[in-house]
Amino acid sequence: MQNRQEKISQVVVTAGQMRDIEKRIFAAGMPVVALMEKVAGLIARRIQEIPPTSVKKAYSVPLNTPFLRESPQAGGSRVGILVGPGHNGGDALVVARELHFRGYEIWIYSPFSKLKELTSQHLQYAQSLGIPIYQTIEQLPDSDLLIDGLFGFGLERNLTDPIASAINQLNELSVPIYSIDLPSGLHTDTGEVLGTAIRATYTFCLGLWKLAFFQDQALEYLGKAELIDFDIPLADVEAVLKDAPRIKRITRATALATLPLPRPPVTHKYKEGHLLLICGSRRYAGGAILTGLGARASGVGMLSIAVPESLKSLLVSHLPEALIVGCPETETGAIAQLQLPENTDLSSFNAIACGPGLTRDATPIVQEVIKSDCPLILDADGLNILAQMGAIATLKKRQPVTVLTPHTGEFQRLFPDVPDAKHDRVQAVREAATQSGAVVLLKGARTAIANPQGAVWIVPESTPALARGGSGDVLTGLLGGLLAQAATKQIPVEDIVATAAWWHSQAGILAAQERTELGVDAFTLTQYLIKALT
Ligand SMILES: NC(=O)C1=CN([C@@H]2O[C@H](COP(=O)(O)OP(=O)(O)OC[C@H]3O[C@@H](n4cnc5c(N)ncnc54)[C@H](O)[C@@H]3O)[C@@H](O)[C@H]2O)[C@@H](O)CC1
Ligand SMILES: Nc1ncnc2c1ncn2[C@@H]1O[C@H](COP(=O)(O)OP(=O)(O)O)[C@@H](O)[C@H]1O
Ligand SMILES: [K+]
Repeated sequence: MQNRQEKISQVVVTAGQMRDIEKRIFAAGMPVVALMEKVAGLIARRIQEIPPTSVKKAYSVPLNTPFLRESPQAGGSRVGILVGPGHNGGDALVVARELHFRGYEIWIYSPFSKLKELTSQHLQYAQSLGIPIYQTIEQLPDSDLLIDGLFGFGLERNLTDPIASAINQLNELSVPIYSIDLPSGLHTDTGEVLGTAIRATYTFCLGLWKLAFFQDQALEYLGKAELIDFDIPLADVEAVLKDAPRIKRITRATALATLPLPRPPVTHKYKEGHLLLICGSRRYAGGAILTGLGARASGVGMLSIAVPESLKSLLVSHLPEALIVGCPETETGAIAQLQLPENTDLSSFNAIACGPGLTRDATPIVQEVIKSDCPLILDADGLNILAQMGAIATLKKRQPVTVLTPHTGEFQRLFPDVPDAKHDRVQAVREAATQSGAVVLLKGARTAIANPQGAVWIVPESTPALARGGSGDVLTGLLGGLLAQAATKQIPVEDIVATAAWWHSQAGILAAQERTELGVDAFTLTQYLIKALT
């Protein structure tokens, strides 16, 4: 059985759900005041523990910044506390008090005249302790660190002046900012910037992961993110989320548990899945190799790769274990016709992955595989051709599982009527999946996957090192190989898609750690896939 902490780390909530969960806790008798003490106490402890080097950011912290020192008494660390009108401000004031007693030099910026009662009481007490309080930005003394408690998930409308321009000025200072719950100014669900927002160096997400943490548009405001677990009972989480489609954060534990490991001791290659890749053209030969290498790393039992005849020897030389099917070509060097070996048809495979490097001249091939009764992944030109056919209408006619792996551009071509993926990627991918009946994987800095029932899986960490031509081809191959294995082992499709996406990101992260973010070309990425698991 998973432990509580692991289960909590998989949960992602909206602001509305978080509010309902808190309401239940308070209704059950937990005093608001006690919870604020507990939460802020945990934050204050983390602030003292975080080593300064772990939050240095080239663009926000000059190299010689006198950073928060481990022993403030010795160095006299100066911490500015930014206080908003609600309980986010209350949390910040408790942090101020705790750090004050730990020997930090504290000042408070409290620009709002009307505060919630609890927040107001904490401000009064801080004042009684002799902590200086300022109302205007111009008065603020220098500091080594700012704690952002302006707004949390209670922010409901766009920020306007004077607080908006104050935030802009605070962002300009070369001082690290630690945000409480989320950077003030971000929408808790969409991650949109509501007017303006704090650019945090570090964010302490309180209790449960909020959706904004996994929306691409929020990433540059979040800095490093950490969950502060303040013991929300799982029963309250379950009671609020009930049967609503879940948003799940993929963790290492869930991904590893989904992989087809260990293998049964008695098995054979066809029991470990047979994948057919359909990819490549004279123009795009390399993509076929990368897709093949991604599939190789999945451990798939049998790999067949259909390519134009002229690519056959190239593929054989890179993937000697694969069965390379050379197909007749169009004049332009695309696959003209699938010429599978004797006694083989599309239903012989456990999965088909189709698209990388095909060009649009392979339209009849894509039409043919869509009609097949085999689980199918469409990527790249496979998606562009599907878009031309009308994605939703075409997919509705298809019975077996279809997995689509678009990036944002492909997504918009496939689903022009789904609300803008730039505004809310999670909602967009969910709608695309429910409308089309396909499992949709929307690529990005934080890849999101949705199934037709509206459940969503999110890859919680990745690296911009993957923003390079060819890394998507690697994912398609890896996913294809895993899907073929899942089909023989009754592993749910969406779980295996989520696992593939997580694995791909982890390989990128590991490769970037060892080789810098510049050193992760797509071929190198394939070499890190197995390493990322061991
Ligand atoms: N009470 C507690 O002990 C707990 C507090 N938490 C903290 O409480 C926060 C939520 O507290 P609140 O519900 O008070 O909300 P916030 O503190 O996030 O802010 C809401 C306040 O800001 C005002 N406001 C909203 N939009 C504004 C705008 N555009 N311009 C100016 N004012 C605006 C609202 O009128 C309200 O007074 C969480 O983010 C977290 O930091 C919880 O996480 C943990 C438990
Ligand atoms: N900024 C980023 N951070 C993390 N991952 C990224 C980023 N940009 C792109 N990726 C990942 O890299 C891959 C790129 O795939 P794709 O756009 O299909 O390009 P290509 O097919 O040329 O490789 C996807 O898995 C995507 O999630
Ligand atoms: K905040």
